[in-house]
Amino acid sequence: MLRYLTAGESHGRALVATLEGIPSHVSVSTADIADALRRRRLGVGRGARMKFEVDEVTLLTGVRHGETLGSPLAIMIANTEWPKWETVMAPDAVDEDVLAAQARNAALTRPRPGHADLAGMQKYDWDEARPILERASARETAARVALGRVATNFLEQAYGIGVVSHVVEIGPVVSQGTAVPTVAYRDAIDADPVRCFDPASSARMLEEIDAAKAAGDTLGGVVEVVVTGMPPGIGSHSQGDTRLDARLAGALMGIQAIKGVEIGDGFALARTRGSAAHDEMVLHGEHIARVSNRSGGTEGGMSTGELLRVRAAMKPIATVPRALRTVDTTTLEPAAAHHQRSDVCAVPAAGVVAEAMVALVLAELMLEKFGGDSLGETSRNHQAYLDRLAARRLA
Ligand SMILES: Cc1cc2nc3c(=O)[nH]c(=O)nc-3n(C[C@H](O)[C@H](O)[C@H](O)COP(=O)(O)O)c2cc1C
Ligand SMILES: C=C(O[C@@H]1CC(C(=O)O)=C[C@@H](OP(=O)(O)O)[C@H]1O)C(=O)O
Repeated sequence: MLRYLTAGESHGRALVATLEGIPSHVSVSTADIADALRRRRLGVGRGARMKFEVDEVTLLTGVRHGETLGSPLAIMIANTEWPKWETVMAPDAVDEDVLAAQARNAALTRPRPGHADLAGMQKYDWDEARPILERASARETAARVALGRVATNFLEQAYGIGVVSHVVEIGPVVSQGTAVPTVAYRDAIDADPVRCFDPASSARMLEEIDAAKAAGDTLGGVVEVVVTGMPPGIGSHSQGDTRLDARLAGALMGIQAIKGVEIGDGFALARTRGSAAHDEMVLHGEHIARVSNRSGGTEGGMSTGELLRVRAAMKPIATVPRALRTVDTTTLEPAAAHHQRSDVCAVPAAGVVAEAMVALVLAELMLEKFGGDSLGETSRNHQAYLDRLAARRLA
């Protein structure tokens, strides 16, 4: 069983992530994790923090001489700004007069519409938003991306599965590109300023980000994750919570600010007739094949063996510089929502986070099907399954 957990506050000393259930002999290095975190910092539209944040990685446990041991991994990502926040975020009690002298510790009593501030203050009984926003912040996604890189290495090395994401919409700009990229284009996508696969659309997305920034506003968008090398039959039709599509949707909706998930042609399928919606099967040489992939690689809660395609829609950043109306929770007077530095658009980064979440779901489901405590064992089990399908001319 694969399980993981993250901990840490946005301006605390560090983020920590643990991951249990990854087999032994998977190659993973500190440089791999640092590379994944570098990718998450990419993209025009991020705020001041991404300019200096270095995401200093320490592989604390579970890896020896570049290989997983089969024991739990723990990864720490130090927050570059910790020295500035050491008092405000100190775990132990600090004298009131020392805290009062810290401008950073000013009570945040003007909750931002669209962020976790008010609901968190209500739920956890705080009279200001700091204790909530520190954990609600998408800084936490750095920890998930670190874990996602371990899962990605595992999927590639055990089964030849590749995961990549690209940006398909930013605000009202929809990519006009029709090509679906595979993992072979990962570096090319990362080299684009908004991680879009279509250069003409990318240029329009950049204009949109500039315009939103100039207007003191923020943007959301849509990312697509594409997976190559999936065998058929991953996930299950037998219970709702064992379905591949359900697991993917849950994991993607678990990313801060994601408000919609679409598998394959998703919502568009609802607007077509059945004859134009489903992927017909034909005999291709010796084997059964599909003439299209509108389903995005899942049927009946299981992978079909076709390219897996899943999209996630991100709402605009909640900290709007042209601050939105709110109510001061101390005075109950109308107020402008609090605003400090913030991203204008983080859709390119959300794509990298979405890749990580998809990789973690697939690692979990592949291990459910193929088991194995070492890379070799799970790999052999997978190959035996593929051989059986080929012998039956079913794949
Ligand atoms: C990569 C990434 C970066 C984000 N950066 C910011 C930010 O700078 N400012 C902000 O207000 N929200 C930012 N968000 C969104 C908030 O984390 C999100 O709006 C908040 O958690 C509330 O969203 P929810 O209602 O989906 O939980 C970011 C989200 C992601 C995925
Ligand atoms: C720190 C990250 O993203 C942060 C996500 C975030 C939010 O409210 O979600 C708010 C901002 O944090 P800060 O207030 O420190 O500038 C972003 O920079 C990160 O992605 O590493």
